[in-house]
Amino acid sequence: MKIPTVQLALDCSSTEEAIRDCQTGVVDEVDILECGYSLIAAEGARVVKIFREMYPNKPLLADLKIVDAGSKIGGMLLDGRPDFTTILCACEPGTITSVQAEAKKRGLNTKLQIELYGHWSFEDVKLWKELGISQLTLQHSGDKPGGWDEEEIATLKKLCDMGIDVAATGSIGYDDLEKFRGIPVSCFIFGRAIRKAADPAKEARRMKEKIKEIWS
Ligand SMILES: O=C(CO)[C@H](O)[C@H](O)COP(=O)(O)O
Repeated sequence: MKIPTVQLALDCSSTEEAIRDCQTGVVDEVDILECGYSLIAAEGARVVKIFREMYPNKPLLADLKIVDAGSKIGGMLLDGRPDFTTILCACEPGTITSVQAEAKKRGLNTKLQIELYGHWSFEDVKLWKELGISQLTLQHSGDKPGGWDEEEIATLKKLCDMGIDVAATGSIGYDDLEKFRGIPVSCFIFGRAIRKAADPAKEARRMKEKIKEIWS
């Protein structure tokens, strides 16, 4: 089984806070750096450009969960040249194709990932695959109390069986990783568990070691 990658979500309220979080040495310890939803909401799409300039060689994701106005919103995010950007499962197929067209216009290979929240169906996954989506992200919303339950774990397994990469995120910490054993998750996205640790770089290394141990 492939070893899942580790993404760090900068769910910060300001650029300054996100920069401080990155100055702990944690960026070198993770595979993908994410400009989080709250960070982009607070600072606008320009924050993606700032992090691209700070980390030109780090895989970068812009997590605005685009739901409409694919050309306009997608275009603004893509001006920051992220490697990945997210789009909400509730969007029209036309929103997906509009963002893809904006990436093509800029000569970018930015990949779109669908974020699964609320209502969607396994039938939708087939359509998304046809539209060239290669990764889904299954979220345990921060607004939902508790951690991942058995139903969410079963959904994750079923999605992975559909032959598409699936990332898992939301309220996942070091001690939760065992719950995912045996599931070919493509990526774990951590926010608070790494950012709020006393030593974020050390915690990211500990997560990676545990993931390697479980998925090797
Ligand atoms: O996408 C997100 C919120 O929209 C978060 O980045 C993601 O859920 C991780 O959060 P945490 O690990 O802090 O629960």
